[in-house]
Amino acid sequence: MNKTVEVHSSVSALVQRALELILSKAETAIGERGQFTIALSGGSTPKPLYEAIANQKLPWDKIHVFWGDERYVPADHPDSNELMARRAWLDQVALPQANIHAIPTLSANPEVDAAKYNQHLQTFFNSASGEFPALDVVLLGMGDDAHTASLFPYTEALKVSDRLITVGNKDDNLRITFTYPFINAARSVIFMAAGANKRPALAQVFAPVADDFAYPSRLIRPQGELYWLLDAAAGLEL
Ligand SMILES: O=C(O)C(O)[C@@H](O)[C@H](O)[C@H](O)COP(=O)(O)O
Repeated sequence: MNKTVEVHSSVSALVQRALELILSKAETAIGERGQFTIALSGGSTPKPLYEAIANQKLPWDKIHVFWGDERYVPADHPDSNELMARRAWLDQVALPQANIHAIPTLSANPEVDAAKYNQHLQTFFNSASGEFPALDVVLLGMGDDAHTASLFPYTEALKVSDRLITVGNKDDNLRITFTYPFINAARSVIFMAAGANKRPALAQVFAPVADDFAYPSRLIRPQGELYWLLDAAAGLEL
């Protein structure tokens, strides 16, 4: 793992840096492999990033978009991570619908939809069950409880390491999420975290010893590169 922690002066500087990194990873991936695969996060921090990506001129047909997690709601629900990314980015550009790999949420059974998305990913990457294919970029946020994607403290989802996708839960609210080994298979994992409310969690996530089950972002130790992009308020005491 190659870990880089950057503290930027403002949220807009953090977003600008995330944009630069993603553009550079996309260029490399398309040059080397003919396509760029990225998993998006929900939360509030990445929205201006998605808007900035929408303003770029990119070979959209070579870009495939996935989600690292999704709330178990229809795609037109205000809480949907897919809806946020579609409005801010995907609906604004000529990215083919077939390149938008949204998490299914309509079978009334999250286990069934998690298994469907798992299968969809295995088919896309031509990978066998038990293998963890590498996305080019997994974009993540971190909650002030140190959760990431929908891997929440002390939940069963943190123990799942035999598949790509599982059901997560925030209290009684079910979600669908990448498992931590699938995130860790990525070529680059980029965390964006802003705000003073993230400081106590960050201190635990960066501590040499702490409980991974209590602070799930500690489980993210990718084989490739790990970037932590923070704003000054989040990064103050690091
Ligand atoms: O669906 C979600 O909510 C997430 O993917 C989640 O893991 C998010 O990234 C963090 O909660 C940070 O959210 P903020 O960017 O709003 O701080």
